[in-house]
Amino acid sequence: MQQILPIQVVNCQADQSILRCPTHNVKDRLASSNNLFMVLQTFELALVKTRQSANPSFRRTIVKNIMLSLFLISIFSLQASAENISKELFKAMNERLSYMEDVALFKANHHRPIEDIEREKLVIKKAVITARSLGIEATQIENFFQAQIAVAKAIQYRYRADLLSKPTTRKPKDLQKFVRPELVQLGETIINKIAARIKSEGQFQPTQFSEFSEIIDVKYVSQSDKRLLFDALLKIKLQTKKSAVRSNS
Ligand SMILES: C=C(O[C@@H]1C=C(C(=O)O)C=C[C@H]1O)C(=O)O
Repeated sequence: MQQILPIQVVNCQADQSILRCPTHNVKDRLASSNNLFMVLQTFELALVKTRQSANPSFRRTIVKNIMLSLFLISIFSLQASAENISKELFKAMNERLSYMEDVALFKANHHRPIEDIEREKLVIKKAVITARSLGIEATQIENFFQAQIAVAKAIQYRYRADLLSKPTTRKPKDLQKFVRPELVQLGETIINKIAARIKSEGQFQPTQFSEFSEIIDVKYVSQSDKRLLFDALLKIKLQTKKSAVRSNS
């Protein structure tokens, strides 16, 4: 007897007696065509043909399989979107770090020190406010932003050291007018992605380190910088009712 797996309904051709299906994997198909609409259209076609079918048990099997397949597709889509959120977050973190050579060069040209404690306090304060508004625990976000700032400074110190033997005439982007506003925007994006990921999938997982490590490709970021950032990310969690009450009072 022909066994009809739910996953095989995609791209099936139904006629009076049999269901002919290529053995596609729904996830592969979704990834390759990236077109859920097409898949749904195929289901609709199968349903129309099924309605025309005279065989009631065949009809029932098809409808059951279509329902099951739609359920599986929604699970895969959710999983895929959660994976995308993490990827977008890692890219935003990388983008933040990619500004640091410009920051260092701008500061060197203007005889300013790398570390700016007042600015750091402001960055952390903004992060904590956004995190709380999204229901994320403030202490871990603060710790995570401290890590981002530490790595940002490490890049600047390393680049500035290299400038001693390799001076440049390159003009850096303006720190006040351009880079800092961009860093504020990226900070918002980063917290929003963190909140979206934790709310849909739970806390970050140690298994995500390899993907994270591949995406963070800014020069002067060391392996221990990556570990510092990722370990801080792993600790971020949603606010508990108790801590939400405490932070509001
Ligand atoms: C990026 C800067 O350099 C350092 C890093 C900061 C950060 O990562 O947000 C903030 C202040 C500085 O200590 C800056 O001065 O804006």
